[in-house]
Amino acid sequence: MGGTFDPVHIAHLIMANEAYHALSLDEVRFLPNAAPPHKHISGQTTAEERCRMIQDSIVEVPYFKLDRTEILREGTSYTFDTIAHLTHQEPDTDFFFIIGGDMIESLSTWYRIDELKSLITFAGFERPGYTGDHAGDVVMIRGPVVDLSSTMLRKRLAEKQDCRFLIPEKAYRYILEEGLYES
Ligand SMILES: Nc1ncnc2c1ncn2[C@@H]1O[C@H](COP(=O)(O)OP(=O)(O)OP(=O)(O)O)[C@@H](O)[C@H]1O
Ligand SMILES: O=C(O)c1ccc[n+]([C@@H]2O[C@H](COP(=O)([O-])O)[C@@H](O)[C@H]2O)c1
Repeated sequence: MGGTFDPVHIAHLIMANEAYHALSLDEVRFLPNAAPPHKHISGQTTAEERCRMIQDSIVEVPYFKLDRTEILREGTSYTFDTIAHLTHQEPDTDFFFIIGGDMIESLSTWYRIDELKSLITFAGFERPGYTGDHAGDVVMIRGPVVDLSSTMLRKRLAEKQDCRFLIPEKAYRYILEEGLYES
């Protein structure tokens, strides 16, 4: 599951867990990007801080893993490059790429999307406002939808609003201790 995770929030964990069960996966890897291809990064955190928040949030779940492939590669994090690397390293692994339902409509614009689709199966998780009715070859996963985004959380943190229960507890504590997203 790729993302910017700036910061990670409970909807990320819910979708990862629902996908784990629905697709009978062995594990879910969180793949924070170095630079997202289709949006600007906030610039309020370093890649290491985003990794730390993910690690703090998943540490107690044995089948959740942090994968630094994109961080180590640097530059724009095209999913094709990541998956080409992973499938080359692990030719016997079947990979799914988990995305929010909102991303399905723009999949056709992704870098080398046809080749990417030949390497993995996309799994789309419902997101408020995006039903996935036109999912095509994307496997839809239905589950509890949470109307939450990192953008909303960055705004709330900047305004010093309470974000308890929206961000996993340990990551939230880290954010407050380090004063992340304060301005
Ligand atoms: N509330 C949500 N429900 C379903 N999918 C989500 C939700 N929030 C994020 N996702 C999905 O999780 C993946 C990683 O998301 P990302 O880290 O970019 O978080 P985001 O909340 O969408 O961030 P931002 O608000 O900064 O754009 C993406 O595929 C995104 O569509
Ligand atoms: O490879 C692409 O062209 C591409 C275009 C848009 C998004 N992605 C990936 O989709 C994941 C979620 O994207 P985002 O922008 O919500 O962080 C993340 O891993 C991105 O690198 C990938």
